[in-house]
Amino acid sequence: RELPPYFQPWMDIAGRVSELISEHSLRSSVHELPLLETDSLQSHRELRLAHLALSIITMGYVWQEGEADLVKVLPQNLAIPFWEVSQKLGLPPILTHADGVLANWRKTDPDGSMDIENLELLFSLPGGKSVRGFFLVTLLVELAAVPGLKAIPEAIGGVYDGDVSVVNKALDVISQALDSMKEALKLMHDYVDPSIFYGVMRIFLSGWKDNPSMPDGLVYEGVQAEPMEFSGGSAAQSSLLHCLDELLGIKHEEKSGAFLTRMRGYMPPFHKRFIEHISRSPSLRDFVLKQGDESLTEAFEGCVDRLVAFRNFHINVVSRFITIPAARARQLRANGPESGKEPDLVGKAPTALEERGTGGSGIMSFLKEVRNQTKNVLKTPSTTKNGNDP
Ligand code: HEM
Repeated sequence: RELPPYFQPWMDIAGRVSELISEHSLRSSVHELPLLETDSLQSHRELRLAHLALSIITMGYVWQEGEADLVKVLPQNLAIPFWEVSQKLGLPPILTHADGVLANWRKTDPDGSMDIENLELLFSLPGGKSVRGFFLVTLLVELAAVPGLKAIPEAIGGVYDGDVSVVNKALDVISQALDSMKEALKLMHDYVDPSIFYGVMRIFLSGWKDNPSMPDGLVYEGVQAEPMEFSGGSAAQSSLLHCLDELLGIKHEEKSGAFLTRMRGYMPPFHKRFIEHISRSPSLRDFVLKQGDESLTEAFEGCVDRLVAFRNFHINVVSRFITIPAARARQLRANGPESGKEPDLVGKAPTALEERGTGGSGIMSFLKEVRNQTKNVLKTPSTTKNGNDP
């Protein structure tokens, strides 16, 4: 929650980003920041909090005026410490999922539960309650996944030992976790307003790679003279589904696979190493095929089905929060605002990302391809049930 007092200037600005943006004074506040040394930041928690605070300030600084009046340079009093802290953590100098979601929460009652009503953000961005809902609901999806993540080493251990019942049990735990993750994701509809997400918040999560409104990237002054490009924050940077894909042997098509692999560079390095470790473990899918055990095959298929169901539900969410508002925005631009009505937030949304995710992907074709590849892994075990090697 807190950094040593020396870093208070960052914390003060990060805590007031939304207010400063609405007054159009965040950029001038950043220009007045002292250039702070980062040597005294030592512990992992301090570094993560510093990265979060600096990333929130950076997103606000870049997007303060929306797509109009964009900056090309991040000033050195922000860029240099942000770069240094990022280097120490092995994270990119931009807001990542590990910042906005994983590091950005506290319990209001420290003895209370991890219930959404007992959680608050440390730092927010423009969009009020919907920002809170967006980050915290995503956190709840992560939380729901925890038993499933813990079962992954169990499953791998079972494969090593040739123990069908251990693998079976671990797969059931993972299936239950996927059900709970989907239930948690449903809360997005209760806590986030699609017009605010699309019209206000989304730009602040956007990056400067594959983004038509910042085609050259961003210069981190005092770090490097050449502009650098980084993708914006996205739950594609969460390690959860990467872990499950590797465990279940789901391989993605070349282009979507390349995007997902690139997103691993936006994870804390130990998350990335955990995924790589799973990918190097003996194949669970081959084990299931070899055993030809009906209940094991069922448990495996159950897991894949739930992963498909999660991805299907996520496609619904994306449609509600991006595709539908984007269509409305296009319509509003074509017809002009409806007479007698307030100007619509959606109509004022930035246009550059209409067809793209904040991570920079072409959204629906990407998500459907990823979902279809998940389905495909199911076909192989059910058609070769006699235990041949795939
Ligand atoms: C309003 C809520 C959400 C929206 C609008 C949304 C949107 C998107 C978009 C546009 C992508 C494409 C990649 C990119 O360019 O960033 C994506 C990918 C992804 N999102 Fe979300 N997302 C939301 C919530 C979540 C949550 C809560 C999770 C779970 C932690 C999640 C997990 C993923 C994953 C894993 C991918 C990579 C594709 C895959 O593996 O299926 N998203 N999301």
